[in-house]
Amino acid sequence: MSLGPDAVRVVPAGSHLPADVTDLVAAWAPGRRWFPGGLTGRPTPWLEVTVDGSPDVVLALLRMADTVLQVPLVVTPAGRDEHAAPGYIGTAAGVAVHDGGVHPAAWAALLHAAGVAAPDLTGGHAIAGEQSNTSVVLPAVRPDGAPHGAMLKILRTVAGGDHPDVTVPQALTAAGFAGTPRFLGAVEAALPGSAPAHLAVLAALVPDARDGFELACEHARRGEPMDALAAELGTVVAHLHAALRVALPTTATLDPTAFVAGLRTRASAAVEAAPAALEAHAGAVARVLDDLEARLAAVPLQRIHGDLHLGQALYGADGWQVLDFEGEPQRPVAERTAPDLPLRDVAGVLRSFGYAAAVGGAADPSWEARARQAFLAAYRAVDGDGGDGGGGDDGDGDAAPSDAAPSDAALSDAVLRALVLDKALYEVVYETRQRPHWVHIPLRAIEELLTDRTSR
Ligand SMILES: Nc1ncnc2c1ncn2[C@@H]1O[C@H](COP(=O)(O)OP(=O)(O)O)[C@@H](O)[C@H]1O
Ligand SMILES: O=P(O)(O)O[C@H]1O[C@H](CO)[C@@H](O[C@H]2O[C@H](CO)[C@@H](O)[C@H](O)[C@H]2O)[C@H](O)[C@H]1O
Repeated sequence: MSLGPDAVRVVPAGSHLPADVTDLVAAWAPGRRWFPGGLTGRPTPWLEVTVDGSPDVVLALLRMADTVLQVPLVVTPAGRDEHAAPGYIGTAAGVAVHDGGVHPAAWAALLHAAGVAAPDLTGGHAIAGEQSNTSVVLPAVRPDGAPHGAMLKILRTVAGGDHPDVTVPQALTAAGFAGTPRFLGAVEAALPGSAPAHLAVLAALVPDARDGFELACEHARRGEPMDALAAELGTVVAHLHAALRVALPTTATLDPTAFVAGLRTRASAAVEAAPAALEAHAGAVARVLDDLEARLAAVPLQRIHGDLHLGQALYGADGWQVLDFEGEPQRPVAERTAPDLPLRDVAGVLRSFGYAAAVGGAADPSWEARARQAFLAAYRAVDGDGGDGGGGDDGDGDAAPSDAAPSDAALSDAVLRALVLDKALYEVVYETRQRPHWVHIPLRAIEELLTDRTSR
């Protein structure tokens, strides 16, 4: 559905934006929520993307180390009440510069490039909050298959080649999977020296949906069990994994040595990135991984979500919908899209119940374990062993129902425990960079997991 290269034009930095404007933007960008954690300093201008028919809009591509950031801008002559327009960044070189993420002119340009001509932007608004990208709710944009409106996601980190947040929903929609918002289109730009890059993706809006993490926190706060909803989510995640096996088939098989080596590399990188929090645990983490390597067998791999947690699931009138197939934003794209163990997604959701218990302040210490068990039991009920040795415990040491043979269950316990640990290590780094006041949440999980492990 994306328009051809005729509509989207890519030119070198400086072609449209004077240096004073890019300086202004480069100084402003690092303070934004979507600015990748761990990057310091100012980005440098690289390319400018324009869309035919939208002369005021420039999608600036800025470089920072190996990362390319997309910053949509709306640029108009200064002195026309610029403060009244949304997202005013500042004035330089005689032009007023606005943040295109919150500006209808930039939305219209991206929609046009995604194949939606003359969109009705009534009620459009960007979602505020903890997002890595910028998502815009467009209730009056209703292409076929989107009876309640559309969601435009402006991808902030851009790279040549397929973006999983485009290709995965596109393949799932084509395969008829109903557990993710319907894919409607995408925006692509030809970058020099690489394959075309995706800049934005358009999907059907899920109406009146609750964010899964908020819903879980609310349950935890009120002391209401999350078990039934957790079980429904377990079923949807199992169906998602089944749909991914069909929509994006792969013949890849797990190489135990390489897999554990990958976990070791990630663990070392995490310790290096957050030494104050993690150095004390490095030895125990290494022992968990040694133990895993000794037991791991070659099993089939498949495409997975890659960064699944409760905030990636919406609960609406039609039940759970899974979103955001970008993978962990801090991993290279090639790694994020590589076939993997579906238990990695399971581990992500299990960790998320821990976050919800902590953030919601669950008074009942069993709230989290019950939700985890309900999720896992429902997942297994659909998926059997999910191609990864299935049953066993829920990754925190307390037993959960198993439908696998004992040897498979023991292997699955070890895999799930290692993946929960891997996720929690990632989270410590993520929180250290983005939300230091929450670093205690994954850290506590690591401590519990390692204590449980070493006390056996
Ligand atoms: N199709 C959709 N319908 C309704 N809300 C959505 C839809 N897609 C995303 N959202 C909302 O936008 C938020 C951010 O979307 P997400 O894809 O997770 O972006 P990010 O990668 O920036 O975290 C989600 O948590 C959800 O609340
Ligand atoms: O949603 P994103 O793709 O931006 O994912 C990143 O941010 C998430 C936070 O918004 C982060 O998730 C962590 O915090 C959640 C609560 O806010 C919790 O439910 C998750 O379990 C926890 O991992 C995610 O790790 C990060 O990649």
